[in-house]
Amino acid sequence: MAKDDTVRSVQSSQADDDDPSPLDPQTQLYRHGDGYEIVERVANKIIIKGDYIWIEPAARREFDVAIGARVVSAEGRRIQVVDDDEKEQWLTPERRIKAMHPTSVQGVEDMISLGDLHEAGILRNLLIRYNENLIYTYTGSILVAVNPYQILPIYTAEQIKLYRDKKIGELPPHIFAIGDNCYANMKRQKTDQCIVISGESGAGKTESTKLILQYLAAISGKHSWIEQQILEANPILEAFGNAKTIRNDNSSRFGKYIDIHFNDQGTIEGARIEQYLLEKSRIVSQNSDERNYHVFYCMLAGMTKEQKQQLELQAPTQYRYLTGGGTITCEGRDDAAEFADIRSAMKVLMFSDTDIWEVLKLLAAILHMGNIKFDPTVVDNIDSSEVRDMTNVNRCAKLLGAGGQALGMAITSRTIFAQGETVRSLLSVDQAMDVRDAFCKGIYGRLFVWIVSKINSAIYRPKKTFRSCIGVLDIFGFENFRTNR
Ligand SMILES: Nc1ncnc2c1ncn2[C@@H]1O[C@H](COP(=O)(O)OP(=O)(O)OP(=O)(O)O)[C@@H](O)[C@H]1O
Repeated sequence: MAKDDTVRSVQSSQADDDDPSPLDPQTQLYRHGDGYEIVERVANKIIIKGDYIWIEPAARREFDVAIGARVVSAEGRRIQVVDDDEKEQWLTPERRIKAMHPTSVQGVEDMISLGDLHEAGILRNLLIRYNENLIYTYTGSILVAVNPYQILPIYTAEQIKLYRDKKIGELPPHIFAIGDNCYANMKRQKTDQCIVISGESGAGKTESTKLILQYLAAISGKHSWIEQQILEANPILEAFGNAKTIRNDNSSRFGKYIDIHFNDQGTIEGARIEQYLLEKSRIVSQNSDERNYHVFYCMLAGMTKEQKQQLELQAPTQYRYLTGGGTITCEGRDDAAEFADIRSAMKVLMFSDTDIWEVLKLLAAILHMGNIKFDPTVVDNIDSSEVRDMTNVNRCAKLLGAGGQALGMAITSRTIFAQGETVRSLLSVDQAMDVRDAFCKGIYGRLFVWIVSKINSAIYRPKKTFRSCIGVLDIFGFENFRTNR
C-alpha cells in the first residue's frame, strides 16, 4: 500500500457513493489519492477495483479454506475477480467475502507478521513467495520450506559464506540460516541443539537434512575424512531405506536421527545415526506403481555378469518381490550408476569387500525366497503345504549357509515347545507364504539395523573431552492412502 493511502471502516447507514460505508466493521476501504474507486457493493461490503479479498468457500467442508482474489471489474450486483489459482469468477452478493490485509497482498518473510493469521493467509503467503521461487519462509524460529522440484541456485558456496554468522531475519529465510543459528547457539551457549524436520511425503525433508549436514560440514570443519564419511552415509541409507512411491521417487521409508558431535573448537568430531521403524512390508509387496527398496534394482543393474551368476540372479522382472508394483524402473534414476556410488560409499564407511559380498548374498537370498511357491496338500486330514520346486529353496539355503531340507521344513511347518514337549504342525499354503514373507522381512530388517551399526562404528567416536552436538531428526512423511497400513 502506498504511504498516502488511508484505511477506513465506516457504517453503511451513512453510505452514499461519495462516502462509501460498509456495514461490516471489519471491511476496510483503501483511499487512493483523491478518492475511492468503487466498483460494487456486495453483501453490504464496498469493494474497490484492484482490491484484494478473501473468498470464503461455498461449502463448509472440513478441509475447505478461503482463497485470495483480486477484483477486476463489476457488472450490476456482481463483481468479477481473478483468484489465486488464476481462475476468473463472478461473485454475487450471496457469496461471503472478506477484505484482505495488506501483508497478505504483498507477502511477508516471517508469517508472525501476517495480518490475516489463518490457514488461508498462510497458504497464500507461501504461494505468492513460491511463485517467485522464494521457497523458504519463517514463522518465528520455524522455517517453512516448499519443495521447488527444480534445482535453484541458492545452495552455492557463496550462499554458505553469506549466511555464516548472521542472525535469523538478517537475510532472506533460508535453510542455511537455521543450520547457522543452531551452530552459533551451540557454540555460544555450549548447549546441545536439535533440528526437527517434519512434513508430508515428498515435501523435501531428506533434501533439507542433507543441506543442513552439508552446511554444518562446510562451516565447521576442515574438510576432514570424518565429515566425508558422515556425508557418505546418506547414499547407503537411501539405497537400503528409500524407495520409489507414487508421491516421491526417493521416499524415505524409515525415520532417522543424526547426532553430529562437535569438539570445543566447533569442529565435527563424529556422529551417530539412529533409525526408526523401517517399512518392512515393502520387502514382500508394493502398491501399484511403487518399487521395493532401491538397492535390489541397483544391484541387479550394477553387478557384473559373473557376480550375478555366482548369486544365480537374473533380471528384476523375474522376481515376485520386485514386480509387485508393476514397475521396475524409476524415471531419472540410473540404477547401475547408483550401485557404483553405493559400493564406493560403503568403502568410505569401512565395509570390507567380504562385508559387501555378504550383504549381496542376503539380498539375493531374499529375492530367491520370494519366488518359492507352495502347493496344497492334505496330511492326516489337515490342510498342509509343500514346496512346489526346491530349486529356489536350495539357492536360498546355499546363500544363507543353511540346509535346503531344513529351510524347506522351516517354512512349511511350525514348531511349538510346550510343557517340555516339541510339537510340529504343518502349515497351509497361505500360512507358509506368510512365514516365507515374514522370514524375508526379518532378514532385511536385521540387515538394515546391522548396516546402520556398521556406519556408526565408522563415524562414532567415544566422548573423551568436552563435546556438544546438533541433532537432526528426519522423520518419514505423512501419507494418506485409500487403504492405510
Ligand atoms: N530444496 C530442494 N531443491 C530441489 N529439489 C528438491 C528440494 N527439496 C526436495 N526436492 C526434490 O523433491 C524430492 C523429494 O524430496 P525428499 O525426498 O527430501 O522428500 P521427503 O519429505 O524426505 O519425502 P519422504 O517423506 O517420502 O521421504 C527430492 O528427491 C528432490 O528431487
